[in-house]
Amino acid sequence: MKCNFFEGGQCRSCQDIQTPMATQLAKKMAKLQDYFAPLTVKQWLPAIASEENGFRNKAKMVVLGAAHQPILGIVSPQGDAVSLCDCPLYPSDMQALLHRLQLFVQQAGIPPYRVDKQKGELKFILLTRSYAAGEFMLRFVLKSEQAIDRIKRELPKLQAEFPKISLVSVNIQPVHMAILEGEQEIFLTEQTRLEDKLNDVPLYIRPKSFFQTNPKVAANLYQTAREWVAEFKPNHIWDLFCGVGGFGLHCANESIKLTGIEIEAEAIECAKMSADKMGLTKVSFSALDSSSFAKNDQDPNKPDLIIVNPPRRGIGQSLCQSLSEFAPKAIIYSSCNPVSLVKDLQMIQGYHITKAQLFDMFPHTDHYEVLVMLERMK
Ligand SMILES: C[S@@+](CC[C@H](N)C(=O)[O-])C[C@H]1O[C@@H](n2cnc3c(N)ncnc32)[C@H](O)[C@@H]1O
Ligand code: SF4
Repeated sequence: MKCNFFEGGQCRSCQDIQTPMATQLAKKMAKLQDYFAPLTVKQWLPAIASEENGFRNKAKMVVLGAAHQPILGIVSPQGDAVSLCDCPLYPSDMQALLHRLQLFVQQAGIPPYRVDKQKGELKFILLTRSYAAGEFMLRFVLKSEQAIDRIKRELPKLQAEFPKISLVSVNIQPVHMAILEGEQEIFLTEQTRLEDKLNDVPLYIRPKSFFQTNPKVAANLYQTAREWVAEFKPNHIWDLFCGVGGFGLHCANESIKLTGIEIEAEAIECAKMSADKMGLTKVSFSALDSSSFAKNDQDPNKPDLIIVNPPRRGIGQSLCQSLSEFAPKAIIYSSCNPVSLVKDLQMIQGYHITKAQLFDMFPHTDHYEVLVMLERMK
């Protein structure tokens, strides 16, 4: 695919962007199978491709330049401020809004934060777009509360032009560090969560909760997990590292008990809202560490199917041991890191890997998601 920023050497985030999509996918598949060399996989399913462009629902823009000429983008490898409003990974309505936000910052007169001088106010603009309705969650990451009134003053005009902005908030990040956001979130709209829908499942996104960045591929991933789970007719599912509940909510129904565990309390609130909206009653979502939950769980009725979808570090030894001891009929592991995945799979005892499938969640990079099905040995 053509990206002028890549060709001009201004943004190198997508190192494979000039490689045809089919070749990218074949390369990823070959690498993934190399990682899996020490293991036996009964069936590799065909990889799921992504759209080539316009697939990304989240923009994290560094605010650069000066108050009279703000730039939303990145610092190029050459050290220049580059506006990435036209990055082809974003849908066109998102690109248009990013351009308008550049103007917004100028009209509001908010000075971008200068890392070198430790001066200025606005650090980042974070924009998330819902897949189902094209609504936006807009967040300003500020050094202090100083510029909030200027944002409030300009907001009505922006919202009149972009009525799909349904949530606006300010995040206060006072420290001079490379972290993206701080603890304090101030909502400037009544709405405090963005509603989305993947397949037939309503999902809610809070400012700090994790949400997959390629919604079309994510919808396919959840639907696939739902189909794999259905083959086992489980009575009780655990969804560990559940985030806002995408996997578990796709797999549960009125007769299946669902337990979702996630460390981030805001994500758990979202998952509960979805379950309410779906009318699911046999669900329990809790904000806990997955490994401790599994280790300390006293319930004699263990799940007969467990889904795990950890961050890049994987699930680790303790959870692998708990899973091996519980011995559910099946385990479904969704991973964005083949290295930790293979390490974990080698630690889970008593299972065959029956199916694996690659989902191209992050085209043009060497990252991807893998869904693996483990069935208990007879
Ligand atoms: C890759 S995301 C998956 C989220 C979700 N399954 C989805 O499909 O959107 C990993 C999730 O694990 C959560 N997490 C990180 N460490 C955790 C821990 N120790 N225990 C439980 N959840 C954790 C993160 O907050 C994040 O929501
Ligand atoms: S992130 Fe956007 S601008 Fe940067 S290389 Fe990828 S497509 Fe181009």
